[in-house]
Amino acid sequence: MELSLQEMVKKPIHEIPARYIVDQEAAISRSSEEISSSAAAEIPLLDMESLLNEQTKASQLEKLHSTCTQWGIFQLVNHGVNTSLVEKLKHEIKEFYNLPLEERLRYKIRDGEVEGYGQTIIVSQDQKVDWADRFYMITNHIQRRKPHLFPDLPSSLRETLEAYISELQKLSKAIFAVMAESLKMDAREVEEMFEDGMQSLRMTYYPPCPEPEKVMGLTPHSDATGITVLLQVNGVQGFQIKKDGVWMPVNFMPDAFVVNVGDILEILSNGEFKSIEHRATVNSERERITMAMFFNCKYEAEVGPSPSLLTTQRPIFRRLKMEQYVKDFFARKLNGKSFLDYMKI
Ligand SMILES: O=C(O)CCC(=O)C(=O)O
Ligand SMILES: [Fe+2]
Repeated sequence: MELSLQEMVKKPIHEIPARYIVDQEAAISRSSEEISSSAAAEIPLLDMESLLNEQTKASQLEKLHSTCTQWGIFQLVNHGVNTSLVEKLKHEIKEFYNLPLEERLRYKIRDGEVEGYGQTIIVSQDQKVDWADRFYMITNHIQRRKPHLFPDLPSSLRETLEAYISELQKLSKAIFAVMAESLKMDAREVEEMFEDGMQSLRMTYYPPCPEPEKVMGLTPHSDATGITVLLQVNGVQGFQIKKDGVWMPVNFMPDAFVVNVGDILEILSNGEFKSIEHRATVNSERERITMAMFFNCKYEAEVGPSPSLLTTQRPIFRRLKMEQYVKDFFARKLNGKSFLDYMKI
């Protein structure tokens, strides 16, 4: 397989290699009639300042709760993260993909590992490969950073990422807290679970494709996370969500973060919150670059329905140590929300 799809598309492509061509079912769901006719999904908009303000809190918590139960995704404004930091980060990520291939390949995924730079990890022979190069790495705890990945990034990218990570840690903590409040969960429970939890990020480069309808940028999946904060780096759209069985494109507002509810939160809320199934499509004109930051619980924590909710409810999900949950997740191929079914009792 190519070391980098970004490099492959620099030469004319006469025929898309078969391993990138999605199967019939996925192709049908790419066709226009299966995609919502409304131009783009208006995903709910939440305002972090109003969520924290005593005057507006009650109504905003209600909105957050209904958003997380009915959508599992929202855009967040007034999130407190400095715009110039976000702009700097976008610039640094674009610069990373302008590096010569051999520089990027220093971070190549090593055999048997899931972290690093490269294409979809193959777990079965007939598996389809997404039209993308991705770079996944664990960022927290700091001791879990692989020495040849984060610590070895070009210094301007690394420093900017470090600043962004620290801002997003504060933000994610605040988001988890208001989510717990809206669920009427014991606040200490989420705090203990997610404080200084396992965090990782994925930068993805989707090259243009001469026949974009035939391929998938990123296979449909829900994130295995607590929450994911998604950033569109070069302003190119392509993100879609599955809402009420129909795929809908999502337009990102400039300056807003897109926040996804992940599987851990669906499990923790005992099914009240819903993780959102999503995918990425590509186009024939321009590359698309994104960065997702994943916020999870601690490795030592257990993933399972919240004890404070189980006083009145029966658990619908099993409990699993986070360490095991992560192992099981990476042992399977991405496939819609199937990992959650695996966690169901
Ligand atoms: O690139 C995107 O638009 C989506 C990325 C994503 O869903 C992921 O990395 O899990
Ligand atoms: Fe995702």
